[in-house]
Amino acid sequence: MSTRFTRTLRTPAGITVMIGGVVVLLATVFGPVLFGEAATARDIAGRQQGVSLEHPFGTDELGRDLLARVIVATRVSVLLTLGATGISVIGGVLVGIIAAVLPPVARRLVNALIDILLSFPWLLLALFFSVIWGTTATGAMLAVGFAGIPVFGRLVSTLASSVAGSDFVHAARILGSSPLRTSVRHVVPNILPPLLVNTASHASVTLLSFAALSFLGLGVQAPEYDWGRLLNEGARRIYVDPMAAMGPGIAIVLTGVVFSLLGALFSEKRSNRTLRALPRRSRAETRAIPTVPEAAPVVEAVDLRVSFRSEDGGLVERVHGVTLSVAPGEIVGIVGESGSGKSVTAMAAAGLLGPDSLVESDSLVFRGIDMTREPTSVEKRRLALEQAMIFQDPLSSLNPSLTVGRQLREVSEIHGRMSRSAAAARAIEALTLVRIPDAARRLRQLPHEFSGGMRQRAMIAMGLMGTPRLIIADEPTTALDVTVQRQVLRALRDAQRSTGAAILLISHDIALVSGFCDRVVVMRGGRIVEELAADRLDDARHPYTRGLIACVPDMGTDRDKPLPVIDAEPPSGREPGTSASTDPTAEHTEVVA
Ligand SMILES: Nc1ncnc2c1ncn2[C@@H]1O[C@H](COP(=O)(O)OP(=O)(O)OP(=O)(O)O)[C@@H](O)[C@H]1O
Repeated sequence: MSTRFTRTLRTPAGITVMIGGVVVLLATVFGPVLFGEAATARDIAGRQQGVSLEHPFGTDELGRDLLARVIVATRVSVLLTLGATGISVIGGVLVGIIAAVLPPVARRLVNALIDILLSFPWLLLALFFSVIWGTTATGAMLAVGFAGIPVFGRLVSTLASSVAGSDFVHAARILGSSPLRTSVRHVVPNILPPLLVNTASHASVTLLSFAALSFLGLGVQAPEYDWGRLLNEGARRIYVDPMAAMGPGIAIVLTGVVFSLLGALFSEKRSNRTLRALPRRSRAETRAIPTVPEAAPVVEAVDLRVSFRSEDGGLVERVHGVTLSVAPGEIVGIVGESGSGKSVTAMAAAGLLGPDSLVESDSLVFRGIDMTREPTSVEKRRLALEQAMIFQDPLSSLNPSLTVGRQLREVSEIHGRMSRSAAAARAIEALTLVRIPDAARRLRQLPHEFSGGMRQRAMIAMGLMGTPRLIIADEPTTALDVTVQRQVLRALRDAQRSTGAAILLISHDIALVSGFCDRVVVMRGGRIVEELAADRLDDARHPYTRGLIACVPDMGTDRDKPLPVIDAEPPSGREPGTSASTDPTAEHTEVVA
């Protein structure tokens, strides 16, 4: 048990939950055994007695002890509550996850249906369902459970949509993870904390709903009884013997409070949660991965065009006919201002763009794999092992609910078909290579226990877990300070040297790119405006490239003068097949003082 969790248990809320939880549990398990007889023994002479030492809650109209009946009713009340809450949560998670992974139109339809159901008061829905399933205890459980599904459906769909946009989910997809696996392993663990908190609070509301249904005569029927029925019977004598109604009322309120406080404790416990790995595939399933001659380009795109669907349903072309080739082991930098198409070009070249994009080209090949068609399963596995991606934000690149070691091992275990221990040994090697000290201990930590630079180096290490031939680093140092930037770039270079992988480094910083890369590709408005060797930047001919270079201050820069400013970006979006209104390759770009 973690110290944080132990500390939480020592708070007033934790102590209340522990004591309350134990009392409710004991009453649920042993109540009917220990107090069953007292709860059913009739004493006509002692009927409707008030509070006394012998009967602390009094007796009912047949002389049965009310305290014993409240204790015995715990089992039915708690089991019905847990059953209905379970139905609401399981149903809601299924509906929410399905809604989150559906295509946009179907997703909107499911969300609209959830919204319509949510607009009905919850108890009204429960009453409606209880009419369908009948006025029995099981009917009430189904009614209350189904009425809660829209509540959890909306919660899960909203939470899942936000997690689904995270870099680590994109990374999982890049690694070839199926939608089901991505949901179970990456989405569900990250929506668990709010889900658990809401489950516990919802359990207390469910408890009250059962009390309400039974109170109205629509829930548990005689001879069975729960707290709601006891409340109903006691309410008739509330002015004479208040304890007859207050007894079951106290039980409902205290149990509800325990459920609510439990939610807060669950959220503390969340960071220790890990999921079971999916079964490893047998060795027999392993197929030889075809190799390609090392001299061939790692990736080669000819006349690459990328369009995205716009709001009005049309297509807008963002990358207009880029031709790019990266040789094995080569470090190529793509520079350009924001929105110039650097990331889209790199992602398209590696076949990593999502279904909202249309990628066209005369030819697009990654190490012999034709990326213009759907890759086969063997090719998908090769892509997962041979491509590595390092995103800009190191915090959102790693799954916050899984240890760093587990995330590193995943690549080798699932795609490399390695045993767990071999993958763990490799993970230690990879972390050591990117200069993270005490790697074995670090692998057991969660991403939030790493600094920003270490997280980025862990991402590089993750790329090393396969057999990377191309590492795409998209602004890997933008969110880091200068000293940490150096460490990350050094780790990237170490990774490149040890694996011989090519690197596509995307950046808006031409100084950083020229110092790190062999070749620099300058992009503007979705086109390549110039390509040159990194050590020959002085030979740049295009005014935009010269403008970018002029913007970088050096030791000789006159600090009294403002830095040069480049003209506003030319419009880069146009309908596919039409000509751009401004051609960024034309040499008309001015550098103004
Ligand atoms: N999924 C998408 N849907 C619609 N448009 C997109 C999508 N992804 C990128 N774009 C558009 O494509 C253009 C190029 O984007 P890209 O991310 O490649 O720019 P960038 O040069 O990498 O800029 P930055 O440095 O800001 O990331 C931008 O206008 C962007 O709005």
